[in-house]
Amino acid sequence: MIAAQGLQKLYASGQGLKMVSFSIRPGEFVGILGHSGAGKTTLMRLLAGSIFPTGGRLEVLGCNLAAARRKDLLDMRRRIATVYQNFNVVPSLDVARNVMLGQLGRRSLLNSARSLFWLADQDRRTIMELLAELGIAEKMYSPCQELSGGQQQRVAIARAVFSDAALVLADEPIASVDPATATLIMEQFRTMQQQGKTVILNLHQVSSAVSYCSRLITLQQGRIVYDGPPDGFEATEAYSQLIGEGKRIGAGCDE
Ligand SMILES: Nc1ncnc2c1ncn2[C@@H]1O[C@H](COP(=O)(O)OP(=O)(O)OP(=O)(O)O)[C@@H](O)[C@H]1O
Repeated sequence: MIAAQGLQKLYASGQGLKMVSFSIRPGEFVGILGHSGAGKTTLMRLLAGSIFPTGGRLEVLGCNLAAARRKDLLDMRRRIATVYQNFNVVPSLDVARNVMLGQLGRRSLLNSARSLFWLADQDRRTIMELLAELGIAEKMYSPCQELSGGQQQRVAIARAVFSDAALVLADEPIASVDPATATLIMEQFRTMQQQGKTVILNLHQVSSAVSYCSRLITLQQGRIVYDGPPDGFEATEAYSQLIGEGKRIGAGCDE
């Protein structure tokens, strides 16, 4: 599913991601942890194919990013659902249509265009159920611009669930929501994993990562300092450093 070998993404500042190697199998639920500036977003953007390595090798869904043709990249991106901190919803479209966008590019062009105007009964039912699970069913036909940040984040999650993507990437998906909403969202990621999707989240909330993820990768100054199961993570040096630094700089750890 994903293989990184000596993967490097260095910015002009010399910061970024430095020689990381790992592989991720289909169906894993991975939490990427690390202090602010550790390289988490850089790694997520590399995995999404929105930036390219400056060294090493990265293969995502069978696509070698260093040598990919445009068509291969587009195919790869079509199989990935992304959830970003800024929600990436279309403000003027209603919630149902924003969720439908998750299927854009996965259906024929005609079908995609038609479904943005007219929701088929099956799609309508599925979207309604999803929104109900996320506690925003009553917003189904409201334009996204009328939703709060937390509600927009739930729309972005619903779109990822609805997308049928093989790989789900989320950059701090629970950074700006209340604890109850965070639980709803993390439960949805768990459901996605149970459906066979590979889920990779960049998180500041260490306890959520430990509770939900099947594997944790911790970055420090662009390098991996822990890669393993959540069991036992709290006894490691990587954990102590994460929590200690989190408290000192208030980086949003929830411990
Ligand atoms: N476009 C860029 N140009 C130059 N340096 C960058 C760029 N993007 C990130 N960096 C630097 O690379 C390092 C890693 O940044 P990155 O955004 O990946 O960290 P992060 O772990 O996601 O941080 P945060 O938790 O604060 O979002 C940081 O030192 C950052 O300043």
